Amino acid sequence: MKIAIGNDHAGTEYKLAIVGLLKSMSIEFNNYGTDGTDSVDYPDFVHPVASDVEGNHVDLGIIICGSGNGASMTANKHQKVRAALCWNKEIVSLARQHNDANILSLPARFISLPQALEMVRTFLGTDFEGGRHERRVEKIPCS
Ligand SMILES: O=C(CO)[C@H](O)[C@H](O)[C@H](O)COP(=O)(O)O
Repeated sequence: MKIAIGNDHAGTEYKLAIVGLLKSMSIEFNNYGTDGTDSVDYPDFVHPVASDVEGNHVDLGIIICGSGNGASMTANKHQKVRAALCWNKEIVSLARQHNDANILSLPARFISLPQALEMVRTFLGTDFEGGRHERRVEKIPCS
């Protein structure tokens, strides 16, 4: 499995912890996020993640900003991206099982670090259920 990860200044602390988690799980990743805390613009760090996912260069993406909204709005402009803004592990499970979410958007200023790490573990460890959900997911893109 390979992951792309991106974040703005609001997500740096969580991104660094998630990178540590990925390393401990021997999961390869592309880090497109800022590693600093100087103010930056989230689209600059999210579009590369979405492009990686869209181009099948990675299996899944993780994006982090303060509220998770700017990051998910940016990622979802990419046709093949289904970025899910999640705030607990149950929502993450459903995003994978029902929506085949291929990017997890984390709101760093509204969840704890242990919660964020648990949500990442859930995201990476949960499969799409298919069946009736496949038909619905296929109807998401607009031409
Ligand atoms: O874009 C966002 C909101 O959807 C992100 O949460 C940003 O991280 C946030 O806007 C950054 O805010 P700041 O006041 O510039 O630190």
